[in-house]
Amino acid sequence: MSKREFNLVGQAVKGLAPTQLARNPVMMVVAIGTLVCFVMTPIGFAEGEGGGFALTIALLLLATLLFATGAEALAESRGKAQAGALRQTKSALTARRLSADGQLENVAATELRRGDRVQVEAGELIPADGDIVKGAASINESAVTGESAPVLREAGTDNSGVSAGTKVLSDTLVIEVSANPGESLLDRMIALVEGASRQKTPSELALSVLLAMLTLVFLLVVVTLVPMASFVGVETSTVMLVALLICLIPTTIGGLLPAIGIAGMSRAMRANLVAKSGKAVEIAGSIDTLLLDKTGTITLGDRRATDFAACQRVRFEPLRDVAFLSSLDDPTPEGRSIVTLASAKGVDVQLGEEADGATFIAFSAETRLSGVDLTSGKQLRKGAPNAIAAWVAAQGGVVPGDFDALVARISRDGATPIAVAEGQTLLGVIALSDVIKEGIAEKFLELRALGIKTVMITGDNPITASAIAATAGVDDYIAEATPERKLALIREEQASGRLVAMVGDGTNDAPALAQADLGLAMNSGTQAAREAANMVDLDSDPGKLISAVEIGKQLLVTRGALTTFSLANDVAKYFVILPALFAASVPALGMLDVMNLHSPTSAVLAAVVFNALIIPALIPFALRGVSVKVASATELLRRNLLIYGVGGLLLPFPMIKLFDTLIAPFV
Ligand SMILES: Nc1ncnc2c1ncn2[C@@H]1O[C@H](COP(=O)(O)OP(=O)(O)OP(=O)(O)O)[C@@H](O)[C@H]1O
Ligand SMILES: [K+]
Ligand SMILES: [Mg+2]
Repeated sequence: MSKREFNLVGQAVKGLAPTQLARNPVMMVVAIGTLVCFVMTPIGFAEGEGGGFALTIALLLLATLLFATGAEALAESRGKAQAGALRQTKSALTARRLSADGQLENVAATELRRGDRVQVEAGELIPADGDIVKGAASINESAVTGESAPVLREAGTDNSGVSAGTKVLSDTLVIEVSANPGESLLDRMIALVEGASRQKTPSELALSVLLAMLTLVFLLVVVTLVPMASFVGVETSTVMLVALLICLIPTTIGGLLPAIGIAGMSRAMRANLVAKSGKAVEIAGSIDTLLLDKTGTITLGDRRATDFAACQRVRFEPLRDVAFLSSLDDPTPEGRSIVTLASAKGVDVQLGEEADGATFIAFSAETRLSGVDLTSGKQLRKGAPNAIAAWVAAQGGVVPGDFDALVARISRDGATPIAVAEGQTLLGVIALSDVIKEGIAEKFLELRALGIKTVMITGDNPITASAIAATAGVDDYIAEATPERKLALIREEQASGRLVAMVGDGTNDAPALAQADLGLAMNSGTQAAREAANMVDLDSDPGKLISAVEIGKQLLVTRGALTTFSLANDVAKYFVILPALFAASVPALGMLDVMNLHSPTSAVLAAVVFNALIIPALIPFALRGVSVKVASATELLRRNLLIYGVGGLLLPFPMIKLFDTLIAPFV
């Protein structure tokens, strides 16, 4: 036996502890049945009858228990191996921590606490998960994602998130640590697959209750069988009744249930999806509506100023200069690209001095504008066209007649228009161009095939939104949405009974990510987004939602299929064993005894053997999962009911006949 196999057996035996079994009522009943049979063994030998039978049943039931706990142990060990591979690099990391007075001290990464700031330079490994608070750098994330193409991460943007173990390729960064040791996303994910801290998901709980109730029903069935049997003159032994009970209760699904859940979690991990709960993985399988923001999710998110379009009767230069001045202190990529374009278009660098001592008005998703108030009293603003039009009107100005046409012209190509104003005067519009991600349209097609409606919500104007929506192929879009509007939309969808997924990366996405049933944050996103979400994609690929949906569906369908199979099996066993027990004394029942089994003893033994062996036989299936090709959930359900329901009903007959034939010579 290899060390790993030895550990597995150890884990399986540990699973027999009463505290562990108490989590699983079906297996608890099997354990009690096993004890009863062991107790009956010496009694049987003393009485000279049934001792060997009691011992055989006891051992078979013990095997049943070990197969069930073994399935869970196997799933756990695979999950841990998966998570461990992701976490490996972290242990030996060191860090340079910034103290309050700006000094740097060398510490082990394990000493870092949430809120600590560390400095990392080109060539070094990032010591902890966190958010870049200063600087921008290209980073190699292959330790986490397996993908070695460098990615850009930057303070103050929706791409400020960094992970422990990834390598800084250029520049110097200051990073704020986001988790205490042992509390990182991966640590939490590992805890989720480990027995001690694993919580049942709501639907696992519901299924467990159902299985417990079925167990109770069958207990009553078996107990009432005693007087009925004695009435027709059939002798029932305790061991026989225990064996019958165990065959009837849903041991197969009861034994495989935890393994199915854990396998779902490790499949998510294999896809570089870190779930914060088992529930998140499950919910992903039932999503009805997916909300996505536009910039950075559907588009590459690299919005760059490409054009200044002045209103009639406004010259080009004042538009360029105001755009420049209002963006000098704007740290957003949009703001900086406006400064770059203005410089390329010949802005006088001396002009910057006008902004000395100015008050900067930062962009917010709420106001959708930004700007500066100069010491000269001039107020310069830029922002979403309707926000700027409203601002100009509030200053007592008039919106020029050709403004709307100008905005529409820029928007039709899918560019984002940013209007520019100085006090009462609306000067013109800046075009911010962005590129739709390659292959995103196919992803939306796939989602539609899975029965999921996609809705793009953007802060951008309706024309730009519709242009992008049409090209990307989303089902619906909502433009000029504030964070509140996003939240309200999620609540509306939820109120009408739909399960909503939200993909996002920005701090302004955080409330929506928290409200959604499935909030999928990009690992590159801000800490606020990663914290609010219940799933994080290490690859920072919004299209990953499709994988999440598939993994979730696979989990639900696998569980459904094995439940159907298990219950159908139990029903079949009932019709195999009962006639065998009664056929001799009640000739009318003989007709039902189509199986013509050797003897009641061999019939019950054959059923118990089948009942035990079906668990390991189904372990690979439970761990790998049912394949879910693109199909709606109802379609999948129908197909599975047919295969696993009918299959589950039929299989026990030939198998029990086979075991009966093999056992017959020995009883
Ligand atoms: N730095 C900025 N200064 C002024 N206005 C801006 C700035 N950045 C964006 N805007 C304007 O505010 C609008 C909303 O921007 P925001 O990034 O919040 O959109 P969003 O809701 O995140 O949607 P999406 O990311 O899908 O475009 C933009 O469409 C643009 O008109
Ligand atoms: K059973
Ligand atoms: Mg955004």
